[in-house]
Amino acid sequence: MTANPPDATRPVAPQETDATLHFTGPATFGRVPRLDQVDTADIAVVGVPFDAGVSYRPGARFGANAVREASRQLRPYNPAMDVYPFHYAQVADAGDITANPHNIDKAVESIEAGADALLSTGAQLMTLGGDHTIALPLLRSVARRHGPVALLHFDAHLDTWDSHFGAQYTHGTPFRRAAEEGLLDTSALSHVGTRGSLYSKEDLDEDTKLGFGIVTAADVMRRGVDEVVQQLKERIGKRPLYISVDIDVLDPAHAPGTGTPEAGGLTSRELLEIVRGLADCYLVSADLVEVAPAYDHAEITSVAASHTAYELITLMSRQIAFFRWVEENKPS
Ligand SMILES: N=C(N)NCCCC(=O)O
Ligand SMILES: [Zn+2]
Ligand SMILES: [Zn+2]
Repeated sequence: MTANPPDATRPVAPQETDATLHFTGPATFGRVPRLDQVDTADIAVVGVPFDAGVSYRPGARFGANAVREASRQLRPYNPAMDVYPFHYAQVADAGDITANPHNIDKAVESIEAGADALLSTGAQLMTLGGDHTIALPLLRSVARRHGPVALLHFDAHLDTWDSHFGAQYTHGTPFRRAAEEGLLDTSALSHVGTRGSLYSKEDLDEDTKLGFGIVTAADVMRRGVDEVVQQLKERIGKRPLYISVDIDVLDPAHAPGTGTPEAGGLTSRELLEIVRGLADCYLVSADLVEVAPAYDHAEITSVAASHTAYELITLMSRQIAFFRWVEENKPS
């Protein structure tokens, strides 16, 4: 049962001994150290407990902590990828970014500032929402660092609507705003898992005009994971990539704990396998949003979310280790 790679003390990673109990003590994501317990982090897991942007059921403000709780059992070795994600790179839990629950404009400003502060240390972000509104300030911050990014958006919904009740910043509008603000590389934008009813046929036309391609949930079922991964990889190429996962991309059977559920979604196995398939893409940061634990049962949703975040961290960690290896093996 004890299994640490030989250099387990660097970086600081959860130690696994016969005396390790995964279910005790305060929860950090995957039991990684807090950011204030390490010098710097390569990957910062950060919560954004904000849900004032939702159009239907509230409750995603409790998502980040539910995902942390459900991530306790994550073990050091990821056999699907042959990677020790918490050992190849320093992963740390940066706690939460406080966002005003009464003023969305102020919340968006502070999320952007919070993301800037973490990115300026050189860390990449694995952000746990929160509702999907938070993707806009996160993308602003990431684009400031990397320029316009390729976007892979897993979601039942388009989230490219113009407004809701006249409001510009909502969980249904982040990618419209991001496109308008020039934060996205319009040659590499994909939604995956799209399904369900729309307000009108024009929703799709407007989405296409912004540059998005769509792989529907039914496409994933009909064409299969490998073909979908191949298509996504061709579209993304070597561009800096941001992945945004709305947990409602999963079927409500796999993720009941969310605010705007739609029937006919992906299985958690399909989502995990698509993410794993993107191993050679240049992932710069990611978010996972819309976990609303009040509607969850037996941690179904938060376990699926924590395991998805583990795969996203695995991609970043693997790539950080590769860049480090290249640096260390440069001919002098
Ligand atoms: N769950 C997210 N992010 N968006 C859902 C928006 C659906 C709607 O406002 O009709
Ligand atoms: Zn959604
Ligand atoms: Zn969404």
